[in-house]
Amino acid sequence: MSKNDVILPKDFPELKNDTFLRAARGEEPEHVPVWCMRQAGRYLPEFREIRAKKDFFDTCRSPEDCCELTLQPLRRFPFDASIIFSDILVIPQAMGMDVQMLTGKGPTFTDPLKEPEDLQRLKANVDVNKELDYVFKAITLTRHKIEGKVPLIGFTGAPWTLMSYMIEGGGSTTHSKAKRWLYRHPESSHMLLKMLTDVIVEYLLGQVAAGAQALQVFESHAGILGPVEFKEFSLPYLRDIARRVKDRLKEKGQDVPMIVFAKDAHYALEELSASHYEVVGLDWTIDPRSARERTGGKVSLQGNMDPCALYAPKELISDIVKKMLEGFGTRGYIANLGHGLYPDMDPENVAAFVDAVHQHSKLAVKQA
Ligand SMILES: Cc1c2[nH]c(c1CCC(=O)O)Cc1[nH]c(c(CCC(=O)O)c1C)Cc1[nH]c(c(CCC(=O)O)c1C)Cc1[nH]c(c(C)c1CCC(=O)O)C2
Repeated sequence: MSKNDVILPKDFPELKNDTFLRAARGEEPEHVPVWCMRQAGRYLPEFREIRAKKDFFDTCRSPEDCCELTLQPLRRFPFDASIIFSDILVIPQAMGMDVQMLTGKGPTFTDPLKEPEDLQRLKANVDVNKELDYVFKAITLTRHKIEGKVPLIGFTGAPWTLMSYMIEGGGSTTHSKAKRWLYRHPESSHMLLKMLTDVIVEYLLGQVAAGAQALQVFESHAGILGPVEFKEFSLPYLRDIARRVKDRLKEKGQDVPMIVFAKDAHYALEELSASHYEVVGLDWTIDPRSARERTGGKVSLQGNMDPCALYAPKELISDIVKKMLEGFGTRGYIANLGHGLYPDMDPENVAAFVDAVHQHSKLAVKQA
């Protein structure tokens, strides 16, 4: 395939490993599927090599680079799913905000939202096919180049997480600027959350049309909200996104599993399991057995090994994985970390994690 060929979202290679999709739908495949959040990342020397040549968001805007970075971890590890290389902050960019990725500092907005009047600066009707076309192209190209090895997951940031970045202007420990809006400007907060929800719905539908076989919604900043604020400012939008995406896909006779990952939102597990998502992603602060009890078999679960357990010796990783599998069981379960991989992690220990999931779960499924 030459670089100038038009790559269309059709005639994709046949999927050879559907363990992830079956587990997402509540089945028990022959082994528990496993992937890692941030599996394309700086812990891989081949990732650092590509990233060293280009600015972060320029990399995100290059379908060829996104495809290569998405495929890199699959060449090393027998993951059962892949996630498209991109970032959640492409949405604020599409709405007209300038965001840079600064080395050592992380995402940085040039001109964050300060007061409700600033909402007027945002583009209200974002044409995702124009503004985020580069993500759709990356998905289509990657789905072809993955050759049906594993499914490709598309993703988005959830409204509250994106809103907090747009107001804080970058990372924050207290998120107090963004939370100030919730308490002081609740109406404008809802207006912004609604605007984001509308863009996110179109963005996710565009990703499916481009070839995404599952969708994950990252509410990374759920934990900074308490249960009352979560119920008012996060949950209704998470629900709305799943319902609208599913309804629109249904009209076309399509259906893709959706995963919600609301980090540190253990207080809302019951509500999350009744929010129209097939899969609820968990961070490591939740005990697997109690997560199963509280979600009452309504959803599949994904997670949740402490990423820092990858600093342990390989034998200990294997023991930790075995206990995690015993807690979750092997039906309707997708193994993952409780959050992303860190740049200083050893790829060999990632391999040990993946192997441990496959080996222990194969035995458990056979013995059942
Ligand atoms: C909050 C958030 C962001 N981005 C994302 C989230 C939600 C998940 C989470 O809670 O971590 C989502 C994301 N970002 C990235 C992916 C790609 C797919 C994958 O997981 O492999 C995904 C799914 C690439 C990336 N996005 C980023 C990197 C690392 C920076 C680099 O490559 O230079 C990668 C691989 C940068 C990024 N982008 C963001 C942050 C906080 C950072 C880290 C900044 C830093 O540590 O310096 C915003």
